[in-house]
Amino acid sequence: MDDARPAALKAVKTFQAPDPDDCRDMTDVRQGVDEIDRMLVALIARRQGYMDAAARIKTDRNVVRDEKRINDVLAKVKAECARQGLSFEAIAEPVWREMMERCIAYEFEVWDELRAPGKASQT
Ligand SMILES: O=C(O)C(=O)C[C@]1(C(=O)O)C=C[C@@H](O)C=C1
Repeated sequence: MDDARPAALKAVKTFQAPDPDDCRDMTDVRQGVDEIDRMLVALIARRQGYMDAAARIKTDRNVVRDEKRINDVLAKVKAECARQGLSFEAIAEPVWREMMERCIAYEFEVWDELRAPGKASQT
């Protein structure tokens, strides 16, 4: 059957590995961790796609880094952590801060590449 869903959605749809509470040995644990990592790669690849879109859409290089939006993202992640039982301070905040820094660096690279001299369509 043709499955037209985006890779990220397909990746997170079903868990094959045992639930954490049902793990009996490290093989079970690592099966679960490897599965989660594949899902995270699919999700972060999709997030990266939005950085490509942002680099295309933002006409002013000075707004690639947006401190107000960074704080907004962190506040929303903090609220989601409370709902889903993930530690914001110990795990999510440092991970998201680093991810956003990497995303910003990536967005700058794409922004510059899109507008490099000799590129066909300038915005
Ligand atoms: O929301 C934006 O403006 C983005 O480009 C995305 C993003 C992010 O990684 O979430 C990246 C750069 C900005 O500084 C803020 C947020």
